[in-house]
Amino acid sequence: MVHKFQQGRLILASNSPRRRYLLSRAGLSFEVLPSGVDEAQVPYDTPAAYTQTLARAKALDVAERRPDAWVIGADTIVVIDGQPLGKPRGRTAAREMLHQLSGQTHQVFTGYTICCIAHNHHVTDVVCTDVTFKSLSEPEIEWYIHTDEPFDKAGAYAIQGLGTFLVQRINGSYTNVVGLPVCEVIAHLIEAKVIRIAADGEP
Ligand SMILES: Cc1cn([C@H]2C[C@H](O)[C@@H](COP(=O)(O)OP(=O)(O)OP(=O)(O)O)O2)c(=O)[nH]c1=O
Repeated sequence: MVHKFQQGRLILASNSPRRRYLLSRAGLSFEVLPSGVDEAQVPYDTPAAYTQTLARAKALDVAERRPDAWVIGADTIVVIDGQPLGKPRGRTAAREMLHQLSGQTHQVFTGYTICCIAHNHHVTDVVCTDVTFKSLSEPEIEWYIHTDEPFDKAGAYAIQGLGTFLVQRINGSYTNVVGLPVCEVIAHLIEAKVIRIAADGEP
């Protein structure tokens, strides 16, 4: 019999229900402690640098309060033609974003940090996924906006929700688009020995 052991106390430094769902689907037990980081205070430079800076800030903010724990922080943005799209502030912004994304390929960047102050451990990385939207009609865009789903999502859509109909193709990690690249995060937790997978009798 093979078992999965979780050896470290894990905290998800996030308000996002999507990140919570992804981590619990991966079979991890963890606490949720959102960071107090104000995203508006961080200047935008490149998508990779920006998402990693925010992921690091979110994780460290929580790690300083809980130095014994392994903390995961993340940040997701959508980028089209080099322009970043965050969360839409209203219907007009959501409409503009969906028009921009219609019929095009864009990139979703998620920066993530895993750190533990007591173990003097810190890793930050970023994963990028290409997402191609179908060409959207006006009624499709209006219908989607009226579902209210776009409003707390980067790029004004949720691939995991009703917005699944918008997406023709993806190239890369699906969970990265939803908000946390689970394959990479789990691989790192195994490497750092926070998670161990072992058979009966193995030390
Ligand atoms: C593109 C896309 C984004 N999103 C979400 C993931 C993130 O929750 C959100 C991007 O905002 P973020 O600022 O990355 O995260 P957050 O504010 O929701 O949570 P926290 O900072 O506390 O960790 O967009 C989807 O749910 N589905 C998608 O298809």
